[in-house]
Amino acid sequence: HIRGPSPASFFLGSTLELYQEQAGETDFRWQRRYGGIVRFKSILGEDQLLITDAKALRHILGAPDLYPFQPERRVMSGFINGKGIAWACGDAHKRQKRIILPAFGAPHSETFLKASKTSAERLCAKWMDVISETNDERAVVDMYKWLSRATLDVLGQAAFGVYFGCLDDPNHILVRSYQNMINVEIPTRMTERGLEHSKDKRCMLVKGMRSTVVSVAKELVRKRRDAYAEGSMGEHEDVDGENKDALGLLVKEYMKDENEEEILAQVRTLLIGGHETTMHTLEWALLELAKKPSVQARMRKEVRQAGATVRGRDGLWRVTDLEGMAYTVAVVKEVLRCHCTLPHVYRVAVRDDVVPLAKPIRTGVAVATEIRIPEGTRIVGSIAGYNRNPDVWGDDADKFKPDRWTSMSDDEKEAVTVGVYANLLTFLGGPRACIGWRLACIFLIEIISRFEVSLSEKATRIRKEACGVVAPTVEGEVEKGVQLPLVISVVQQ
Ligand code: HEM
Repeated sequence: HIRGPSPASFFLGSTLELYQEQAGETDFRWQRRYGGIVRFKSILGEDQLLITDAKALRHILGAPDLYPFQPERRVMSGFINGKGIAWACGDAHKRQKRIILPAFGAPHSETFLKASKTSAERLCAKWMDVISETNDERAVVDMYKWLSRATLDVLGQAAFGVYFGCLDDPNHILVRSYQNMINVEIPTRMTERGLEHSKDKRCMLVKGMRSTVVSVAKELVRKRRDAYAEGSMGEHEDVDGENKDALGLLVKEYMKDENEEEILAQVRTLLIGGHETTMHTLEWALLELAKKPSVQARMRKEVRQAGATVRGRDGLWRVTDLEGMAYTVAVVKEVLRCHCTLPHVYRVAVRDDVVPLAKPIRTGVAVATEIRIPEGTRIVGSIAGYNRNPDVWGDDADKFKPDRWTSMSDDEKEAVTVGVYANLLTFLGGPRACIGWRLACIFLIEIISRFEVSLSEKATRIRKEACGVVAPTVEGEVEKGVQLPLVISVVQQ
């Protein structure tokens, strides 16, 4: 008796409404109308649930063995990223995560900061060049093209200890192979064999990108393995003399078990997973700021004050300096809340279960405080919907309002924690939560605090395109793919 929309078609149910509107729009509408659990028809009349209720999501995401990936989504993930951590399930997933997680923990934050600063400074220099070529103090740049390259460079340094140099070289093989991958919606519900043998244009594109990333991954592994075997770790050694970046941890493991397929899949997952998500989050952050000059001004004032303190000390920025910029951190959290680049996660119940609810729902004439989920039920966990759930964030949940974070009471801060960061679901929660959130947050602060941005004419027509991740396109120019032209001027720090 769970309520939900009437299907628009028997064959496709409500799937067009859910997946073809701009990202999140349907989720917000259904949530407002039906509550935290919505039943909708999928293909050929199959019942699925869209969930935005905090307690239900915590229950489901906390039990990945009971609610694993939907099989066809897992096939697709293996096709794109290989059989690495984002594909593995059960004990294999736990083992892979144990290997790699230490490289993304708090002790690595200073490394992430160094990598983020290097990339942000180079980006700044490049944009100064672009500005100096105009007769103005500003220029219109396509954020997508630049942020994609800056993000690849950060990932290279933070996870693999190498400088890719994508910002210096627009024709770098990684840059070329990633270009507009986002427009590739692979046909779902295909088998592994089907995808591998398919001549479909989109599958061919993914295979092209894959072979480039595999060749880059092989080279990274080979070089680090040689350095490790020769005992010449050089700059890759950390203070304990142990090499602990992600590549180092993976190579050490690989030297024990020689599982080439797995190590290449891990490297690919970090490159592809970390790149798309971080780059598009940066784009949404800058677009939001371009619309809100007063937020930018307040943030800049705080950054300048922090900069003065740092200069008066020893001139070296530390992560604690970033964390001390309360308003800037609040802006980052608000961006992550309002603009999650992965709006959904897809799971399936492998056994009958009873799921508790934070807020009771109406089921026909009754009210339910928990729901029974039969074995085989497919679930769409709505990250976008949870992040704007008024029961969690209040009646102004739809508003971009950084001050909600600075005015939060201690009780509110400690309330139900669903997500791994700031009670947001953007990086998910539970055993399958994102490992790269610290790196992403540090890079976000570095980029958004450096540039003054404003809207270009096209930026007033941006669409939130739902295509695997949420990417910006321009209304009327969707066929041109991802783009975000904004006006920039560089802020003197
Ligand atoms: C703003 C940026 C990012 C966002 C929004 C994001 C979001 C997510 C989400 C929602 C998941 C769960 C997906 C699922 O289970 O279906 C995930 C998993 C993952 N993310 Fe991120 N991510 C970001 C940045 C990064 C970075 C920078 C890295 C690494 C360099 C990374 C590595 C991973 C990995 C390895 C997983 C798989 C974890 C597991 O299955 O246990 N992510 N991410």
